[in-house]
Amino acid sequence: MEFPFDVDALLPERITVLDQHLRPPARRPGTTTPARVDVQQQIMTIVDELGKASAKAQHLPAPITSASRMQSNRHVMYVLKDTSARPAGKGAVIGFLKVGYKKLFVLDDREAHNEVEPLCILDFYIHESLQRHGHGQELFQYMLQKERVEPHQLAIDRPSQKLLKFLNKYYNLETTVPQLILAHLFEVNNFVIFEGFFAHQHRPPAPSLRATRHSGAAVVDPTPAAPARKLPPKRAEGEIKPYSSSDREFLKVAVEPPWPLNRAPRRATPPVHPPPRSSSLGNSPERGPLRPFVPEQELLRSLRLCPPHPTARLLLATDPAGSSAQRRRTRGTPPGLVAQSCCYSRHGGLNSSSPNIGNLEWKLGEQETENRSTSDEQVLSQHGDGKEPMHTVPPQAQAPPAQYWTMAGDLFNARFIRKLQERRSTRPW
Ligand SMILES: CC(=O)SCCNC(=O)CCNC(=O)[C@H](O)C(C)(C)COP(=O)(O)OP(=O)(O)OC[C@H]1O[C@@H](n2cnc3c(N)ncnc32)[C@H](O)[C@@H]1OP(=O)(O)O
Repeated sequence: MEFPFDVDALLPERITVLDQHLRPPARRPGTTTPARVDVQQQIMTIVDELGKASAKAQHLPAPITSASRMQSNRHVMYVLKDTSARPAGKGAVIGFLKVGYKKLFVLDDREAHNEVEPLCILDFYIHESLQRHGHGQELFQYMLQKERVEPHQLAIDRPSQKLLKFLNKYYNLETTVPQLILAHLFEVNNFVIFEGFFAHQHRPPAPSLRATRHSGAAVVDPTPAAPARKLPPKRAEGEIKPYSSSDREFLKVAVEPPWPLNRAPRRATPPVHPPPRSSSLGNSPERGPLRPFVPEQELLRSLRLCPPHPTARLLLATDPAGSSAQRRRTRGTPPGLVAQSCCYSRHGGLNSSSPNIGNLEWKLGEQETENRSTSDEQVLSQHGDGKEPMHTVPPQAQAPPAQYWTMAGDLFNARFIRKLQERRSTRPW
């Protein structure tokens, strides 16, 4: 891959390590130094072009590697240049490997949930004309040494078939740890882990691993590698985020029905050669067109619009106090999943649906305070000019009429997911 500037001079070593600062590497003595701003720009150009080429090779709709994404994430990029003689040229780049630590929520072989933060293979690309020449392995091996990590300790973000073959060939990685479909609202990831991943989970963390990797400097750290570690205690509640989301999440566009309605049949035993799987959620890591998955906000929207589950109708019919009891329970609960009663009326009338089973606004990571005012219970009118969307409704409002089709599905999901949350020892963010 060639560039209009001198790659050979810009990247003095065969493999250059770039971090989020995209700093120009130290230059060889005697080389002319272009202005620093130019150098940075050139590095950004290389990163952008490599990202585009990788996306094209993987048939991704948009690059997952770019200078701006590098700058906004703590990822590390290993860039391999062509050192073969090019008397008239300006050097070339062969490919790159991007890695980074990610918090993941994965199942072990006993189906126990594990919060871990392994080093992940995020993007990997060797120029088409040079694939199967051993360059990928050279780059990968270099990264393993630099990061002091064993191949089986890595998590791989939606590996391609080529990469799976590569990992199998060089590192004997074949058997993935089966990750059952646990997908629900806020747990999505696309990472594949292999047998042996959990072998070192309980070793003490090696803090220097993170400290040294960003500089790209060859700092010797005597601590044995333990890249995948149990997470520290929960951090402060904050922004709502998909938990184990992959870098590729932003590529997903379409909406999938909410869990458990989207559940795939569970396999009793893993296949001998299991297909690439998602590590905790139902997203397949297979290549080709990315399987559409639902971003959080879109799912919330779809929940508001989905018809009620039949079971929910039954529940509501047989348990008239259920909805208010549910609301009381929700209000009295500790931080976690929070339902806000908001009724979305298709007919514009306040009585078109019960606020008690109203449109549930999920909030993860927020404490619901006891003193929340009843003005939380609101109706969004879709009728008329739509300019007075919010009305306060008393909590003891009417029983659900027949046309409450946007609501009961939510309640059902709310109860189901809430139960799930209660049983879990961890929270998905
Ligand atoms: C998390 C992710 O990044 S997933 C995306 C991975 N990237 C891609 O799929 C982009 C396109 N592919 C590539 O860029 C490269 O093929 C890479 C990065 C996967 C491997 O780099 P290479 O330089 O080709 O690897 P290297 O030459 O060291 O090893 C070759 C081995 O890789 C695997 N491999 C590479 N290309 C192919 C291919 N077209 N078909 C099947 N296996 C392949 C094989 O195991 C191959 O061994 P073999 O030739 O004996 O069958």
